[in-house]
Amino acid sequence: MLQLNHVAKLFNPATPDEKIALFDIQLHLKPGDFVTVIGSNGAGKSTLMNIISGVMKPDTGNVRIDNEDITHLPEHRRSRWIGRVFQDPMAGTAPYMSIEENLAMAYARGKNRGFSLGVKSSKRTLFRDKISSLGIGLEDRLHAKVGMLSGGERQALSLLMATFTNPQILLLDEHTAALDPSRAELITRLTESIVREMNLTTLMVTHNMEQAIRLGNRLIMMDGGRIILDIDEEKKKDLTVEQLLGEFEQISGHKLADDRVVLG
Ligand SMILES: Nc1ncnc2c1ncn2[C@@H]1O[C@H](COP(=O)(O)OP(=O)(O)OP(=O)(O)O)[C@@H](O)[C@H]1O
Repeated sequence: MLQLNHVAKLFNPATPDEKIALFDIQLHLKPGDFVTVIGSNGAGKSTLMNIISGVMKPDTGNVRIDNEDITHLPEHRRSRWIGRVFQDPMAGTAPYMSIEENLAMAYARGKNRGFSLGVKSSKRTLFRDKISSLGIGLEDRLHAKVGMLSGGERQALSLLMATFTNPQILLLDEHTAALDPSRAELITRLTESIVREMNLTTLMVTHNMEQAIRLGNRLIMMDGGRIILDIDEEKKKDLTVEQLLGEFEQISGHKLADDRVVLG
């Protein structure tokens, strides 16, 4: 479904600041795969997400969706297939616009028609239904400015907006990391139900080891621009955080150097 073939990315080539961000990455996801991604600082996780979403192009290799080569397709043209939620609750939404206007913007994304801030009543009903499905009462605040919402509410809205136009792929970039534990748990639950209901092929970067084991059907571990371990559902279900960190150390030859790591 999603394929990365021999993808490599080097920053600042042939300078003292040269950094290998990705080294010959081979990653194939089946439809409906939910893959958690862990790794050390600077392992290449964000670069991987940026290359899939089209924020940057690889130096070599290609990215394919359903066998179509999208390597050179700009980010905005991929948005009909790919939704993304970032760590920063401010990143996915427009703070000075209302919830309803933000939803109208997400609705227009991926469509060729222009976007209008005016919301017709048929759309309003659709938006209200969608936002009710989050179960956190935002449907009664459709005219509230998004900047007034809490971080958790904004992430819930970002999640809804990222999946509004039925993308096939969902990229989650540490999307619960900036939230307090109870809000993070709420967003995790919403994520699981949206991914399941929409059968989204999902890649989720996380620093929470327990979450990386518990969620999804596959776990990949990155270090120094490489995927050093790829764990399937069968193996993942009995894995402990200790074993996971042990595996990392054994393969990479060093401890997981992640300054934001949460064990569980
Ligand atoms: N725009 C850039 N210019 C130069 N170097 C970069 C750039 N983006 C990333 N890098 C370097 O590429 C490597 C991979 O970075 P990346 O941000 O993908 O890692 P990461 O796994 O997301 O790290 P972290 O968990 O610390 O956020 C790092 O060495 C980083 O310093």
